[in-house]
Amino acid sequence: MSCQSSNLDEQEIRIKDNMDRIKHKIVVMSGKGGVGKSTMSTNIAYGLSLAGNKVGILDADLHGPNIPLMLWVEGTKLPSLEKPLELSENLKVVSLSFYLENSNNPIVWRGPAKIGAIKQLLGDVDWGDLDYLVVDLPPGTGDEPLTIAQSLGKVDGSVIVTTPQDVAILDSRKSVKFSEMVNMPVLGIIENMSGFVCPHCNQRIDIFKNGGGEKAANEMNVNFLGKIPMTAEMVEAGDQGKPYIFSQREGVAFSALNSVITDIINKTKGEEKIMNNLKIAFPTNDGETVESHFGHCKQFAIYTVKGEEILTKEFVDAPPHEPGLLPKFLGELNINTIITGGMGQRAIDLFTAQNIDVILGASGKIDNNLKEFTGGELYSKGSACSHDHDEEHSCSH
Ligand SMILES: Nc1ncnc2c1ncn2[C@@H]1O[C@H](COP(=O)(O)OP(=O)(O)OP(=O)(O)O)[C@@H](O)[C@H]1O
Repeated sequence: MSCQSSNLDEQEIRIKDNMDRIKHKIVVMSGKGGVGKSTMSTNIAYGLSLAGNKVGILDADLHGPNIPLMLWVEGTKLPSLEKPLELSENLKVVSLSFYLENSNNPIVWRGPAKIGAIKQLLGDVDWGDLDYLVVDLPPGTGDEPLTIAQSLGKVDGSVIVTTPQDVAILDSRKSVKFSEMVNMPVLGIIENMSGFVCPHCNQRIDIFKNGGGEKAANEMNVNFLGKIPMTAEMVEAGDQGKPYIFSQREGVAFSALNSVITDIINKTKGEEKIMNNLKIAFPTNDGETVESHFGHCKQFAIYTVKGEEILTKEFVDAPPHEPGLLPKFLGELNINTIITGGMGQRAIDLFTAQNIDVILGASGKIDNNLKEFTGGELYSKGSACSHDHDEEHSCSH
């Protein structure tokens, strides 16, 4: 398989044509390796296919393509890129390992070659019409997963797999930011390896602590898909190439996985619109009106909204004025949008670097601006101020 396409434009067109035949695309990602991302990918894909959907699973984890092992097709070699491997009437799989001479050898390609190979898979493999494509991304939030996610076109959403330790919050935050960067809604966070129930004494042991993934979901204002406990059967199922969801019929992990799959179906098929919570900040001095000089405002009124519903409202004191500090300060509070009068281009750039949208031209009562915003009627009316002033000066002219 050649890793370079002779004609990139043609390849982009082929990728688009292939991707257009797939109704829903889901990427499964994790901030770091070994948390059960591939296990979740195979179980989600299997579960979706058992629910009657036509499903493809793309193993894009170039560092350790282990989906074939988990589906009992390790060692399979495909002669050409055209067709995926059919596991059942409803489930097809493609892994880079199908095209490697020896999949036991670690892949030592450099980044661009690996990405070239994945693009070639996306452009050349004919999946046919699918209800779902589940993509197992490489771990992390670096260039490789980013380029792959961007090559997929419109993705329905990401499923972020993490473990229960506190450090999961940091990893999940990166994964949520990653999703925002590629304009992908977050379908939710799965807390995997969440406790172990001893089969002999029924005592629950929280080997990796408990609740980190759920806490992360709450902090990031994204959906929590559920906790999947550690089970010996999950390891066994993975090693035997029979996904857990296929080989088990009961148990806490089985119910939790089923609930994850139902949630994904509801969110992607539109029964439940994916509406992530949004955190919106208004600079204010009196608590009621939008302050146009946000760099020197006393407070920020911060609202968490879901659609048009206001979930929380709080006031946070602004930190002492220091150039460049406010975008970072609001970034750490996970603000999605700042609504204000006006601001300089440098400040806009600093907010954008924090993944915070800037809406300019607002004035008057905060409540009215918020209503307009959640009703989809508030757009940036201003542009960056071009005259000289400090970067966090804000004005409404
Ligand atoms: N809930 C669970 N209970 C028990 N074992 C699990 C569970 N989830 C995953 N495992 C096991 O953990 C190991 C790592 O899982 P997996 O390969 O899915 O992780 P990964 O995040 O995809 O790793 P990598 O980054 O290396 O691709 C596997 O042996 C798998 O069977």
